Formats: sequence, structure tokens, C-alpha cells
Amino acid sequence: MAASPTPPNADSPCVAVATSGGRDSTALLHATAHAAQVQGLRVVALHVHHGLQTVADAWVENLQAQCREWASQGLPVELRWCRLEGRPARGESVEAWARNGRYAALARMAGEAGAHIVLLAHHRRDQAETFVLQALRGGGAAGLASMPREAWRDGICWVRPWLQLSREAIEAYVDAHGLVFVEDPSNEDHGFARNRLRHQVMPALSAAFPEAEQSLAAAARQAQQARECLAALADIDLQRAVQDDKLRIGDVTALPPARQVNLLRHWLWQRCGRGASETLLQRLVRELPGEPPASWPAGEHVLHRYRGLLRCEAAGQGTEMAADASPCAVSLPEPGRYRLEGWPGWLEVTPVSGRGVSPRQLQNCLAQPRQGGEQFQLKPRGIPRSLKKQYQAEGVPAWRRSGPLLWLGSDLLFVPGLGIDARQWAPNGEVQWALEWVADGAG
Ligand SMILES: Nc1ncnc2c1ncn2[C@@H]1O[C@H](COP(=O)(O)OP(=O)(O)OP(=O)(O)O)[C@@H](O)[C@H]1O
Repeated sequence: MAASPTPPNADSPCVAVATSGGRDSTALLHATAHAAQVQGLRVVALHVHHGLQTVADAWVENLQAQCREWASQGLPVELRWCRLEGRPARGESVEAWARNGRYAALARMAGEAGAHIVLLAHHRRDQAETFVLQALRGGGAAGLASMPREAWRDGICWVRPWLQLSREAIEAYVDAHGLVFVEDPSNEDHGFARNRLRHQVMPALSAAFPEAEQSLAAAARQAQQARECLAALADIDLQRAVQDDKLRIGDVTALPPARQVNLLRHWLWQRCGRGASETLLQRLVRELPGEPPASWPAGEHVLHRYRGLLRCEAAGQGTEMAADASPCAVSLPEPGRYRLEGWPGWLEVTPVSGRGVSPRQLQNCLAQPRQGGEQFQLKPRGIPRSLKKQYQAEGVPAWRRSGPLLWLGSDLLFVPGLGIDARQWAPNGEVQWALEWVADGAG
């Protein structure tokens, strides 16, 4: 290859290569450095020392020597490396800890070097293995899509230029250029699923089905297309069903079940930043139709059905009350909606045939925040209990507890999320009204 007439300098555009020191990334670094030399680009080799094996110290030294040598031959390459701090937490997968730490460190080092593109040396066999591992974990289209050729994350474009290339082609390149690389002994550790697959399963599969690797990699590409289509469909359905940050349940349940699952999966991903379990998705499809308030735990979040809307909030979050609102006199002369000064929401008054309070009780009552120590009676023959216990027993989520308590003198009339105190219920057959507190944003 002819050298560039203007050699790259510190201001030249820069591409990074994630380099473990193994066969594939050494070959990719070498090939990239040669191509960059022609195009006047800088190449920065990024290496992460996971701090898990002492032998890894020698890999850093090898890479330093290798890059120095190539630079002395005129290749525009420099090495940046770092060592991960800390250890995997108890019970945490070592692989997952190393992968997360590695990608974070690569993104940071690339940013420091001024590189927006990081090349990874995954090839076709890696892709075929990833597909099988995902299938064995019961993954759907998103998992089976395996590794993308290009993806933007953390302000970096991660590119796998050799994803369609066979390992044999890379081996031939390494031999042709006499490249030296390191062997990671942990690649032999059969405690890792990928190593068991690589050493025990893939050779048998390829012996029985010579095209296995190509076919599995092609299946991954098909799954990628399927995933993109599902995401596009979810966007269409979301636009129809979303109201602020909530979902209109009627619009969700009007869809066929598989499309409901797709929509819910995407919405939950957006809201929670992680995938929802299949069990939760199936449960939602079964249980979402219905009127009464209901809640479903979703990892570190909780989903609430309320007045035809599905909302997602962090578990344990919620405004219990506007503690700074002052007590105020309230008169509710007829059914309707009433805003109370200082309270973010409204009281809704509706005629009912039971469990209501006589309208005359509502002509001159007092709204005030919870003070603590109030006792609420749920049923006529029950006993008064603290609001906290009553809320827990009824499973009332925190956000439905916001709002004022209504008092008539020293008698508690109404509690948000629980309703009218049974001691104040009007006799059957008499005119009576129910109250409900609707917090802003909930309706
Ligand atoms: N410690 C590391 N530092 C920097 N990049 C890494 C490191 N480990 C892996 N990578 C990048 O991720 C890709 C895939 O990692 P994987 O663990 O499958 O490869 P490897 O067997 O360690 O090495 P190679 O792919 O170089 O043979 C590597 O090709 C390389 O681009």
C-alpha cells in the first residue's frame, strides 16, 4: 500500500480499535492501521485490563511493544489502556461485570482520544454462537438479533466490520502477516457457557451440518430485521395508546394479544430502562381489561391501573400528601368536581346507592392533610384502624393516597384511596354521595 502524502498528526480524524491482544483484534488493529495510513487517519488501540488474571499484565506489555514497533514502521497507531477497579459483587456474573466495565472504559478512553468510532473484532462464528446462546436462554427477536454490525451508544458508534467474516479468513490474514497474539487461558474455562458451546457444541454441529455457522449468522440477520419491524409497529401502536407518560388501557386491549405484548414490552423498556419478563407481559394481557384500580410489580417499578390508564412508577415512590397545604373549609353542595386550594387535584362527588355519605354532611366540612394517628373504619362491623394499616391491607398505592382528609367536626368522613368511613355511611335507601380524590396527572 502507498503511504499517505500527508502523514496523520494529532489533529487527524481518529478511529479506535478495541484490542484484547487476541488473534482477531490484533488482526483488525493491523488491518485498520494500514488502511488508516493510506487515508491519513489516526488509530488508537484501546485495551482494558480486567484485573482478573495476573497473566493479563503481560498482555499490556505485549500490546505496548507491538504498537511501538508498528509506529516505528510508520503506522499511525498508539495504545491507550486502563485497568478496571473493583471486583464483581457476590452473585454477580464475572462475564457481565467484565463486559459492562470493559464497554464503559472503552467509551471513556475513545472519548478522551477524540474517537467517535470504535471497531470490535467479532466475526461470524462469534455471531453464530451468540444466536445459539440467546436461543438457549429463550430470547425473542431482540435477543436472537444477536450483535448488530453498527450501534450508537454512549456517544460512540460501535462497529463490527468483520461480523460476516469467517474465523478461517482471519487466521489466514494473521498467518500471511506473521502477526503475534496472546491466548487467553480463560477461553478454555468450561464454566462459561460460551466456552462450552464453542468447544463442545459448535464443532459437533458444524460436523453434522457444514453450513451451520453461515445459517445461524443469517438467522441472526433475519431476527434483526424482525426486531426493527416490531419496534416500528410498537411506535405506531404507542402513538395511538399513549397519553402523557401513561397508556390508555382501552387502546392496548383493542389490539390482538401478540401486538399487546409487543406494545407493552416497548413501553416498559422505555419507562423502566430494562426488559420486562414474559410472565409479567402475559399477566398484563390477561388482567389489564377491568375497571377497579390494580397494581402489578415490575422489578424496581410498579404498574398501576387507574381510571382506564396504565402508569409506571418507581416502586415506593409517590406523594403521600401535600403536607404543606393548610386546612380549608369545604362545601360540596352538589355532585361534580371541586378543586381545593393548595391541593394538586380535585374531589369528585357522585351519587351512589350505597357506601356513600349523606349530602347534608358535606355542606360544611374541613379538608386537611394527614397528621398521623387518624383512624379509619372500612366496614360497618369492622374496627377503626390506622390509615397506614388500612392502606396496606387494601393495597392502595402511594400515589392514590395523596389528597386531603375530610372531617366533620371530630368525625373523619373521607380518606383518599379508601373512601367514606363506614361510621358515616348514610342508611340504605337514602340519598347519598361518594367522594373520590383525583390527583393531577392521574385522570
Ligand atoms: N480486554 C479487552 N480490551 C479491549 N477490547 C476487548 C477486550 N476484550 C475484548 N475486546 C473486544 O471485544 C471483541 C470480542 O471479545 P472476545 O472476548 O470475543 O474476543 P477475544 O477472544 O478476547 O479476543 P479476539 O477477538 O481479539 O481474538 C474483541 O475482538 C475486541 O475487539
